[in-house]
Amino acid sequence: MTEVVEVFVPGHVTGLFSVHRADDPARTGSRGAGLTLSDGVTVRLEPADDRSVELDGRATSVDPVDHVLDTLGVDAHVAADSDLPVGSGFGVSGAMALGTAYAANTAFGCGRSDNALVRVAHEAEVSSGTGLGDVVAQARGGAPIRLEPGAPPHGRLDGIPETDRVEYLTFGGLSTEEVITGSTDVLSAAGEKALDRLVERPTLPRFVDASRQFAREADLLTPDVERVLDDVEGASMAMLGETVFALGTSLSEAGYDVETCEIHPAGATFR
Ligand SMILES: Nc1ncnc2c1ncn2[C@@H]1O[C@H](COP(=O)(O)OP(=O)(O)O)[C@@H](O)[C@H]1O
Ligand SMILES: CC(C)(COP(=O)(O)O)[C@@H](O)C(=O)O
Repeated sequence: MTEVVEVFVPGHVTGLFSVHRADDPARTGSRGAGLTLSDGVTVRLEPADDRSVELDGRATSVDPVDHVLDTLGVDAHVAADSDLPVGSGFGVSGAMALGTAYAANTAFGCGRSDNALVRVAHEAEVSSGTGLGDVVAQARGGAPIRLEPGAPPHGRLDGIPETDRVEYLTFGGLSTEEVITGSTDVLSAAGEKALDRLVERPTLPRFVDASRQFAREADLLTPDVERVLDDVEGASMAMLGETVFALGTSLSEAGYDVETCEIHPAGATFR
């Protein structure tokens, strides 16, 4: 049991969402849509007597990771390397939870299935208040549409069958927990409306358009984000962070200093 297991999990930006709560964390989640990213998180896990978690070489603590290890009943050293900043709407916590679930299952021979591991990681995110829909999206890849909330066997996914280059720009973090545990009626009404528009025509241009409308109606824009959205027609906000994303080259063409990646073609994978 000294095997080191490495898993890559794509980042995920949500463009629009609504919140759906239930007593069971596996049935709790969001409906909505987003993009998985070729920039993501590589999780390296090694069985250990004492549990420790590292992010980009620094000791830290990530609740959903602890939750996953507790559920599987194991202790390990988890070292994550992230292309993306944590807390800025890229689903880094979900990626760490899902990567830990896959890697621990292999390293400890837990014998769980894909769906079971997605469920463990989803429940960990929901219980920690760090996410509602990132994990199921990150397990799928592409441009996931979350039609029904929750983990397998409850949630239901579809997707936008297209790919593109993605540009993004981060000004800082937003507390996911504060937003999703606060009053979400206005946000969810806007999210349901935006999802209906996307499902009617599931294309990337419609996704960006519906996301922009959602971000404004849900009242989530910060001044920095709003300034860029006013300036660049094809840009929207990554939920939930002070982050702007766009497809193609619209941000860089407008003169912004951006990071670049692609829509990721697949879900979490062993390295
Ligand atoms: N350096 C860090 N900065 C911000 N959050 C961190 C850091 N290290 C660990 N964390 C933990 O990571 C989680 C971030 O969750 P969240 O805000 O949902 O981020 P993301 O949008 O990247 O998924 C929280 O549980 C937080 O306690
Ligand atoms: C938007 C959010 C609720 C949080 O995303 P993040 O801040 O990246 O953890 C996401 O999990 C979703 O359900 O769409």
